[in-house]
Amino acid sequence: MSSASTAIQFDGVTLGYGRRPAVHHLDGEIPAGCLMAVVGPNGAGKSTLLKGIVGTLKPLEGHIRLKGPASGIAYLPQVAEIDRSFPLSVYDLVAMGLWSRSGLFGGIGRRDHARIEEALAAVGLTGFERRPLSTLSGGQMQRALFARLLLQDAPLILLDEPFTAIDAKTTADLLDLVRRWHDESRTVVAVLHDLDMVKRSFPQTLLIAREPVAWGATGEVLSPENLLKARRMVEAYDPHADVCHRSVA
Ligand SMILES: Nc1ncnc2c1ncn2[C@@H]1O[C@H](COP(=O)(O)OP(=O)(O)OP(=O)(O)O)[C@@H](O)[C@H]1O
Repeated sequence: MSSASTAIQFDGVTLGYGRRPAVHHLDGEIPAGCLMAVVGPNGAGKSTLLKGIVGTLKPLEGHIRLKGPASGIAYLPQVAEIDRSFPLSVYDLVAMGLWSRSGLFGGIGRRDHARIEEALAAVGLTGFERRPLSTLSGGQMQRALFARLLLQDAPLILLDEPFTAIDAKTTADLLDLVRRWHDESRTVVAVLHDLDMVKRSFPQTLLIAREPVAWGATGEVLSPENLLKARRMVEAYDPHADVCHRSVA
C-alpha cells in the first residue's frame, strides 16, 4: 500500500515488448522528494522502466501507481529518441513546457514569455531564442531540453541519460538544476552510467539487471559484489523468454 510520502509504487510489475519481458519482479516504492539514480548494464531495462512510469509502456503484469496525475511528470527521453530535424526554434521547444497549463493552442501571454526567458537564462541560452534546433550543439540542445523541464514545473522529473555526450561544464550546470529540483522537494529519477557522479550526487540508487539487484542508499547499492551480480544477470538473461511467474517462497 502506498503512503502519502510515496511518489511511485510498483506492485509485481513486469514491463516488456510484445510478450517479452524487459524488466520484471519489480516491487517497491520511490519516496516523494527522493533523488534517485537508476543504474545497470546496457540492456538492463532502465529506459523501459522510465517508459513504464511515464505510461507510454503499459505493464504486462502488475501495477505502477503514481501519486498525482500523469500530467505531473516531466520526462527527458534519451537524446537518440529526440528528432532534431523538426523545424522548431529553441523558443518554441522551451515554450512547449507550458503546454500542460496553456494547452496546445493556448497562446503565450506576457507572463509566459517572461517565464520562458527566465528558463532560457537559467540554462545559459539567452540569445538563442530564434535558433533552429538543428543548429544547436549536443550540449546546447540538452540545455534547451532542461529549460523545457523547468517550465513544466512538475513534482516528478524523469531523466534518461541526461549527461551522456556533453562536456563537464554543461554537465555541472545541469546537475545544479537537478540539485535545485531536489531542494524544492521534487522527486527526481535519473538513468545514469557515470557511477562516480551517482556516488557524489545521488543519495538513492536502484541497480537493475532486468530485475532489481539492489535498491536503497547509494553507498550500499553500488558495492563491487552487486555490480558484478548485475553484469552476470544481464549476460545470463534469455531474451526469448516469455513472462515468468515467480512463485513466492
Ligand atoms: N521497442 C522495443 N521493442 C523490443 N525490445 C525493446 C524495445 N526497447 C527496448 N527493448 C529491449 O528491452 C531490453 C531493455 O532495453 P532498455 O533500453 O530498457 O535498456 P537500458 O538499460 O536502458 O539500456 P542502455 O543502457 O543500453 O540504454 C533490451 O533487451 C532491449 O533490446
